[in-house]
Amino acid sequence: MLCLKNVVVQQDDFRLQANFDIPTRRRVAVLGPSGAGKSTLLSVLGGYLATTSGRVLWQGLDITDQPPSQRPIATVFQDNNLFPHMTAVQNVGLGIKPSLKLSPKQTEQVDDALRSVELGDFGQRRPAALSGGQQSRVALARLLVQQKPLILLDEPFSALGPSMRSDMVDLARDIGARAGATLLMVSHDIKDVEHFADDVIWVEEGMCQAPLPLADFLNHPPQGFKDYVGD
Ligand SMILES: Nc1ncnc2c1ncn2[C@@H]1O[C@H](COP(=O)(O)OP(=O)(O)OP(=O)(O)O)[C@@H](O)[C@H]1O
Repeated sequence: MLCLKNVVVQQDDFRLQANFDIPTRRRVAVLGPSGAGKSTLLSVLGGYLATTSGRVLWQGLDITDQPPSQRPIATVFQDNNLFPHMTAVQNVGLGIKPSLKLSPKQTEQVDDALRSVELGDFGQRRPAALSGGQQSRVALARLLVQQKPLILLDEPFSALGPSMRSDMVDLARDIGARAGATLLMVSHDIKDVEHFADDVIWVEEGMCQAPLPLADFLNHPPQGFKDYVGD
């Protein structure tokens, strides 16, 4: 269970508030208008942004003050956070060891992960020599080797076309399922959300609502969502 207990983040005149739990292994879409606070929420969970007050707990353990690398959390951002000067193999290997001094078993793990995202023959390429979809696959292969129980996806596929994006959302779902992970994904695309999510967290003007089952959310959407989708 991921618990946000009275979390407040103040950034200049923007204030984010969140107070809810997410059960283990759920797939949760984070939805809301531009500037609502979705990325801020994920940054706090990932440990990239400090809380002003409140606590974040994972499986009962208080992680509020843990740095990102010590959290049980892996994050993929919009730009896939790939290092341009490193090959696909190296970018994935970083998920195991930042020093890249991998044992033969760990090297095998990296190769397996690349093969499982259908990039077995692309390991020696740098990101610039990969398509947008292939770059996303490298980022997903890194998620696989990281083996973290909580995965944060902040619009990771927004640069891709609809069909490729849908494939990547499927792949992220598979990877999460294989790892038994809890997934949170920020998306602006309601089709992707319908495809992906068990639950929806609606964020508006810094207020994060507790997660609602997708069907409940769509049957009784908040007014802000109706305005957002132009209903
Ligand atoms: N470093 C910062 N200092 C002050 N305010 C910030 C900072 N970063 C973001 N904000 C403000 O916080 C608010 C929430 O931003 P955030 O990026 O979380 O929104 P979002 O819902 O992810 O938006 P989008 O869908 O456009 O990506 C915005 O009003 C933004 O201007």
